[in-house]
Amino acid sequence: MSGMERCRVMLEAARIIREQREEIATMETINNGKSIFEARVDIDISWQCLEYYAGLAGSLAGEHIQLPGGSFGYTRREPLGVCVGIGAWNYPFQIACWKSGPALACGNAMVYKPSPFTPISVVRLAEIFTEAGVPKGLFNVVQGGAATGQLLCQHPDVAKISFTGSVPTGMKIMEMAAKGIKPVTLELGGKSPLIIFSDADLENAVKGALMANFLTQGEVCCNGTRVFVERKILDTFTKEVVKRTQKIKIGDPLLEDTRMGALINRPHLNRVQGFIKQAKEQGAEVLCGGDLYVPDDPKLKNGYYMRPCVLGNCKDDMTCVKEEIFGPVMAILPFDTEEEVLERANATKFGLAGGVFTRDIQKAHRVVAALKAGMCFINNYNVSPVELPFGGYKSSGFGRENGRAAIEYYSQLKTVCVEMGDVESAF
Ligand SMILES: NC(=O)C1=CN([C@@H]2O[C@H](COP(=O)(O)OP(=O)(O)OC[C@H]3O[C@@H](n4cnc5c(N)ncnc54)[C@H](O)[C@@H]3O)[C@@H](O)[C@H]2O)C=CC1
Ligand SMILES: C[N+](C)(C)CCCC(=O)O
Repeated sequence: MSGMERCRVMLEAARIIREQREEIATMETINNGKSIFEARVDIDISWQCLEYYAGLAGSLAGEHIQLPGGSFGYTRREPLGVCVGIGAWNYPFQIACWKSGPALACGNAMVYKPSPFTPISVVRLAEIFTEAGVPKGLFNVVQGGAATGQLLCQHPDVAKISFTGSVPTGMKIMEMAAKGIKPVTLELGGKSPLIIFSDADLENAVKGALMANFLTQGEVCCNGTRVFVERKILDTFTKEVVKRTQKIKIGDPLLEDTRMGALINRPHLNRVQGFIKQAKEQGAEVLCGGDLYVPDDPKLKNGYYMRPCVLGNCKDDMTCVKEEIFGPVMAILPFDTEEEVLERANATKFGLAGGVFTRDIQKAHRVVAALKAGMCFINNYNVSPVELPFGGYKSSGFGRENGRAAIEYYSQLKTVCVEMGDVESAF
């Protein structure tokens, strides 16, 4: 198909998703356990992503380069072929759209493997693509776990792999891709810093810290889980954060007023709680939450709920400050100077995201320029406009999703050199 034809089909898919927003959001809530309130936002970001790449599909082009003597060259932006998408369980529908949007816009086919913990909603996405006019076999869903993922990565007909998941799996994917000289996009974990200066608007900074930590039960790769607070406002800020955290409504994710649902599964819940136990042993103070939450509704009593947790008295070398917990656990760390906080913020193997709250615009830009992270926020956190590229530095991966940048990762350039004169042979 031409770019314009692909654009039309993708716009139709985006329209269907918009039309079925409520049904898909409900499915996603059942799939993942996040609140319906949040699932609706995920679905909105998903159709916006398809709409955005539909727009780009029609305008993909190469360039024309004039050479001496009337000769010239041009470039063609061509698809890679069959791309494999492997997703995590925290944003099942959205991750599938972030990968299939640019993949299909560039003219590729995609075989997508969701996490076995959240197999459902991406099947709906495949049905919607078909209904919208995506040719049969162009977007495919394969269910399975690690073994299935490996087979997909090793398949000789696969041209590219885009992976969202943990760092250890990311390493394995890169090794497999290396054997086949396949390009990879890796969206891996993080332990991102959020820096709150004393001149920040306190109300916004508190809201920002909650947004940075408690969406999707804290199971978000770009979460700002190391909250550095300028010592002057440490007490006021901490008190307010704890007060608001305690008010978060936990429970049945399908209820309108729920703001935190259930974690993905029992082993993960145990793991998150293990981090909290260890944090206490290492000297951190649990300022609120961290314990299991048992809803009143008897049918939910075995659910994987926990109260969101704020940890005080944290030190940079504690496990809860160094390792990704992937649960609703915020660590608060005081700081005194800009120089000091930047050094501490960057002292991590990860580099996915970072944020700063301040009213001083020069300081804000200076700080984000010094942060070694792919996605930085000034005076907000965890918003995701699809127009902006998203991806990591360091062990958080490479390649970008969203924005124009993703086109680079789902296409290849062919250069054509055209001779307009005679061949000047060396022989
Ligand atoms: N940077 C980002 O955009 C995001 C990163 N993540 C990261 O993902 C992790 C949580 O997600 P999980 O699903 O537990 O990660 P995971 O790495 O265990 O699994 C991710 C996906 O890879 C598949 N997989 C597992 N082993 C494989 C192998 N050897 N070969 C091929 N595929 C394999 C899984 O079935 C799943 O579909 C966290 O560390 C989090 O930070 C999660 C969401 C977004
Ligand atoms: C949508 N947002 C920014 C909250 C998270 C997106 C990254 C992820 O898949 O974890």
